[in-house]
Amino acid sequence: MRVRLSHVTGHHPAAERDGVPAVRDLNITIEPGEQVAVIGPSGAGKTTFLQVICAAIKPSAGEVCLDDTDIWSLSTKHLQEIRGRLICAPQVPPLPPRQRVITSLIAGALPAMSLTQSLVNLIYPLKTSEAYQALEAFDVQDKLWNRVDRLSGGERQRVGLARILMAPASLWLIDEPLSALDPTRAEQAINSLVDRAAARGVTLITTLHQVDVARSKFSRVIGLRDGAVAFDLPAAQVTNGELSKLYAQHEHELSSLHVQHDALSTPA
Ligand SMILES: Nc1ncnc2c1ncn2[C@@H]1O[C@H](COP(=O)(O)OP(=O)(O)OP(=O)(O)O)[C@@H](O)[C@H]1O
Repeated sequence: MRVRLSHVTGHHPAAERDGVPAVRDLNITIEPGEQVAVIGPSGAGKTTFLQVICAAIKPSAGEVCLDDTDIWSLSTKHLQEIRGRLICAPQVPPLPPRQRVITSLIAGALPAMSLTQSLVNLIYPLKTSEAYQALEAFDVQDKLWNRVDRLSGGERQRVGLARILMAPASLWLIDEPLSALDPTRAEQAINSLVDRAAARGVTLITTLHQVDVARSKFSRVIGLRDGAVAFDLPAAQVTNGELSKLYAQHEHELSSLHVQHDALSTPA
């Protein structure tokens, strides 16, 4: 799916509409199949950026186009249709606590099922092997039949990522997918996401705090600061100088990431 933002300004839903916008005057085009990491200090507007793209937040100004359609010009029905073609995965996946992992995963696939399949699925879970394979990509397949509220935070995050693989979407918007994972799990998780997105031709946009992961695993990196684009560059051109400027006065966030993720490859 192609994403185009033109002069987009937006506020957090809980913020005053006449207050400081969370994102401002964004002009960004992301082509189908591109893999983009969005980085920046805490409060830079990364989550809001994803929410504007997935139509969870209506911008106060500007235009959001998905596959060249201005989404806010659509009828409610057509807006729902386009929402069904993307997945927006929050940092903490909203998995109902008493539900089994298998059920949560299959819920991710419902948009691709007929009504009959959905009803049959209530009694006899379909797509069990697909769900197992999705969990396997994040090494959490042994939890297939577990209840969600009996998982650790990291396991829950990995189940949330596996759920993305079940969805029939052509745009993945993923908010901080590695926040609860140790470096080894983080590397496995990001490899699974980028490899599968590439294999399916899915557009992948991920917010990250791990700048070394952004530079080593993604082809393009967007730096946000104070709601605006500080840089939008091929990953190979994101220098330490660019990162220093982006994280000025927030250096503790940058340095702690290097320490936390020094097991991941860091380009020169
Ligand atoms: N619950 C809230 N109520 C009001 N305003 C908020 C709220 N959450 C965020 N904002 C505003 O939106 C801005 C952008 O927040 P956003 O969550 O998009 O940043 P972020 O870059 O994702 O931060 P983080 O890395 O800490 O998750 C914040 O600086 C703040 O001004």
